[in-house]
Amino acid sequence: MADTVETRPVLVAEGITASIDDQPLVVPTDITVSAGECVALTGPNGSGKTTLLRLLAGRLVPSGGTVLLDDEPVDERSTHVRSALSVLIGVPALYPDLTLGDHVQLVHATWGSVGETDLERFGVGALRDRFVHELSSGQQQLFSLALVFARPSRVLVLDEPEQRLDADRKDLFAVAVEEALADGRSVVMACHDHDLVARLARRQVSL
Ligand SMILES: Nc1ncnc2c1ncn2[C@@H]1O[C@H](COP(=O)(O)OP(=O)(O)OP(=O)(O)O)[C@@H](O)[C@H]1O
Repeated sequence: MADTVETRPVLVAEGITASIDDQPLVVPTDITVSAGECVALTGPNGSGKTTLLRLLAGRLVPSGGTVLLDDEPVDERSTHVRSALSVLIGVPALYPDLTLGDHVQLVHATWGSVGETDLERFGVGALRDRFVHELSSGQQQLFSLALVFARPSRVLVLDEPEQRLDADRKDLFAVAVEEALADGRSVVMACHDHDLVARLARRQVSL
């Protein structure tokens, strides 16, 4: 049977491993992320979730196995990969001395369009004229998420998106994911919040 849009695999990893100095960082893992679905990576601290996300985003070259985006090997230097994947891993790439509005303009200049409603969706629309260094850590996380969602992309790769968010702000995030999935985008995320995983993830990869 032909894949429907809903079930079409977008990002597929088979047997991927990573190692440093011959020390394995993750066990061999298979992951398939299809259009319109959320896959959650779960597991204790140090189990390899961030490492797997970095492999999926092409930021780390696997020591074994393959990662394919639309049947092509993932490499973050590829234009195809960079335009398809919107990635939030590690410290948010924000400029402390630029305003939120400046960042939106940068996204627009880089990607040609920007989802203007995403700042409102994440509750930071009224902060447009503030500098990043004036935001709380939770507000910085919300703004980083807003930019990741606002950028045109098909797959969102998110490492602990729930970090530093209160319960109401986690709900804003969950609604944004649900709307992204309904639009046919995909989400792969490492997450320590069991309620969010139960609400959003069609599949879970436990490490
Ligand atoms: N650059 C690195 N150099 C050496 N070891 C690393 C490096 N990055 C990660 N590791 C190791 O790889 C393992 C997996 O780390 P990773 O950050 O992927 O875990 P995680 O599941 O995301 O953890 P957490 O839930 O705490 O964020 C850990 O043992 C960690 O110490």
